[in-house]
Amino acid sequence: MKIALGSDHCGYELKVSLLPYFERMGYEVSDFGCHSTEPVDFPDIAQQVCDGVRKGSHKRGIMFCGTGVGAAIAANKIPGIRAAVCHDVHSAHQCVEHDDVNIMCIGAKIVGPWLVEDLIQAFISATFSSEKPFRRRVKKLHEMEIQYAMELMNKG
Ligand SMILES: O=P(O)(O)OC[C@H]1O[C@@H](O)[C@H](O)[C@@H]1O
Repeated sequence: MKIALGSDHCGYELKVSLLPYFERMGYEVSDFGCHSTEPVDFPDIAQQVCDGVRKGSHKRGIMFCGTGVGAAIAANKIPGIRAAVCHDVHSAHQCVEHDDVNIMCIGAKIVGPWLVEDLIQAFISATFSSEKPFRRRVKKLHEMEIQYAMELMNKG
């Protein structure tokens, strides 16, 4: 599974500190930036990470910002993306199993170096459930994207 990584300046150091972990675990990652602690805007990075996932070159993405919140808000603006802030292991796997989350967002100022590896492991190992209610709900999320986009178009 190929993983798209991204961070803003607040998440940069945690992201980089995890590169040996990804290598040790045999996970193939692409880092879509940022590449230093110089301030950047998380929406710009979110677009790059999410494009990798949306276009299918990467199965899932992981984003790091200060709280994870900004990254999640930005990612959830992008059709086909379901992003969640995960700071506990249960949410990190259940968000995939139930909600087919494809971008996990982590607050680098919130979690420590041990927990973050467990979060990533839980997120990457999880698979979307084949049970009908979960599929139906995710389909409804997709329909919502279309419905609101159509409304905007019709206004224009
Ligand atoms: O470095 P500053 O701009 O203070 O804070 C940026 C962080 O604040 C939140 O929007 C995000 O979590 C982002 O990482």
